[in-house]
Amino acid sequence: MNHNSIRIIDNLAEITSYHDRHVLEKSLLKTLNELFPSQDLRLFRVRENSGAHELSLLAFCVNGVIVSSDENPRLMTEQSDLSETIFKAIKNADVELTSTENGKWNVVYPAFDANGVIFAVLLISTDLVPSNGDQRLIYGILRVYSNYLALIEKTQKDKLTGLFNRETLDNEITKILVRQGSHFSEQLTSPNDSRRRTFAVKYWLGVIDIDNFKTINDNFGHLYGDEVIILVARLMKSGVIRDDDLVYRYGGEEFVVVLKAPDEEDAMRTFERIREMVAAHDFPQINQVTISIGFVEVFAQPSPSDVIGEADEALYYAKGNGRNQVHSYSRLLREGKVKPVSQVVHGDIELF
Ligand SMILES: Nc1nc2c(ncn2[C@@H]2O[C@H](COP(=O)(O)OP(=O)(O)OP(=O)(O)O)[C@@H](O)[C@H]2O)c(=O)[nH]1
Repeated sequence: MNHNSIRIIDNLAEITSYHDRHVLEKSLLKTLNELFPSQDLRLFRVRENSGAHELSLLAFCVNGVIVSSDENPRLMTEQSDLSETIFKAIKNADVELTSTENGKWNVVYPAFDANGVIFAVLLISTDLVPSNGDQRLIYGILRVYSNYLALIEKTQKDKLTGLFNRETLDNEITKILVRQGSHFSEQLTSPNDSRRRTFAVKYWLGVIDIDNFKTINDNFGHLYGDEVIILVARLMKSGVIRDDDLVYRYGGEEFVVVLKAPDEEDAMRTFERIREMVAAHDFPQINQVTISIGFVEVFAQPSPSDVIGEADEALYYAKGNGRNQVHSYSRLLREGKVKPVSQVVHGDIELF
């Protein structure tokens, strides 16, 4: 076995040693950068939306420095000046090469999922046209990435709805708390640096519960209840939230949405949109199904369960005040309608 093969095996082992999608993507670019140094690499997610393909930048590697959308969510909204080449590769479902004015080459490799659908593309800017051997190697590495990603996703998804499951949610909240905590301390050490403040993205977590679901089950049967859960999940995923916002099935008829929004009003509008969309949907047989939502900013809470607890408090308020409504935990606190969660135990027993 030559030196290069050992390096490739080492790198493949490295790629498959992580169970986190973002780390996996960074590790993919690290591997490719080690095998093909001094090339710029960009990994895009490809989504089909009403027949059109949408691109979002997942990670890039320039001069050996790797940045992922996990650390810098703004990447996702960056437009690529190379869209035309990328769309050509998607259309032909094959590698696409274009030369640039400064004598470089842009090479686009599509990555396919188990159904043969292109879910990502890798763009390499290079001085030399890759040899057939290099192209096969890159394709092979992309296949390892695709297969492994599918495996990770399978363990992270709920079987009934295909949404992320509860176990995945805890990890996501922890990551956001750590990230937001470090932004916060940066702001404290440099309070006048307006660039930092505008850069900070705010995350909002909403707990969403189908109203009177027991009655739906009782009147129409459990199977039909499952159908309602699937339809509500589908509605939430169908364009009402942004591509990179996340939806989880948290419990039986309970969901969690984690979304980015600049402020409370904006988050409120998005959650209202979700509520309205479900209320306006014509469900077969029962016609109308409503949901109640409580939400909170994921920011400085001590743990994921504290975040959920606060959003749950706002949800509890919505349920007690007529259902089919959205409430912000912070707003309820400001208005004196709820007490801080750490002081409340439902059933009217107070800890403090
Ligand atoms: N069909 C189906 N039912 C479920 C599932 N998980 C939980 N349930 C049922 O969902 C119902 C939830 O009822 P409750 O928590 O009492 O609340 P609700 O009737 O929705 O009333 P409110 O939440 O107060 O509006 C229970 O009857 C559960 O058995 C599931 O996966 N499928």
